[in-house]
Amino acid sequence: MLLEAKNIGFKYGAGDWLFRHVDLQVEALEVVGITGPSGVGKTTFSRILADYELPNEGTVTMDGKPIMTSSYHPVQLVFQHPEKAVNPRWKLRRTLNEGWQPNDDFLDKLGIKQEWLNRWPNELSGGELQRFCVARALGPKTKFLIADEMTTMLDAVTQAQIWHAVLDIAKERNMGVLVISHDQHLINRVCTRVLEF
Ligand SMILES: Nc1ncnc2c1ncn2[C@@H]1O[C@H](COP(=O)(O)OP(=O)(O)OP(=O)(O)O)[C@@H](O)[C@H]1O
Repeated sequence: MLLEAKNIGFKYGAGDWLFRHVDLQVEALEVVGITGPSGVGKTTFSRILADYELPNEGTVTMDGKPIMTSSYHPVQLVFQHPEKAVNPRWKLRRTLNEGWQPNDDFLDKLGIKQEWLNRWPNELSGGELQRFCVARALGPKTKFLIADEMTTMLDAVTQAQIWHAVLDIAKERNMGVLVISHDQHLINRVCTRVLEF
């Protein structure tokens, strides 16, 4: 499985180019970092890969073909702020089961307690809520996960737990992972190579 972005260029509205001529190839089982100064467009680029935005130039393909966007998207994103990524009016069970139905072993692996499923998002800590966003993004049809500052707001122990589980699951499932982060230590630890934006 190969995710390929070729010659990507993007601008918001009629503004200047945010970036142009960006190329990236990620294969199954690769863990690739994306780094660069604040505001250069790393998050925007990840949104293009996951089809939240259309590029003004260039193409995104999987195994050489355009990605079908009508069903579950094989490129899934997890953001820094889980509270912005869930519906505050849905209990966590509903949010979790939006895309797929993980079993108890899977939830255990990510440190999700059964009792949390019956709570509202505002009744969980940021780290607890982020585990749900990660679980939701790791459905069986996910081929590539983009972690955009996924654990930035978490303490070191929780960061390590979540990354350990995600990398384990990615390996089991033959997934590729993109890691957007300003944390050079994390990038060095988990990534095999880096795209400097
Ligand atoms: N919807 C939008 N409309 C207009 N400009 C936007 C929009 N979203 C983001 N931008 C601008 O695009 C630029 C790139 O933002 P983006 O979040 O992609 O950068 P980034 O490299 O991920 O930054 P950071 O490292 O700080 O997260 C920023 O200057 C931002 O203000």
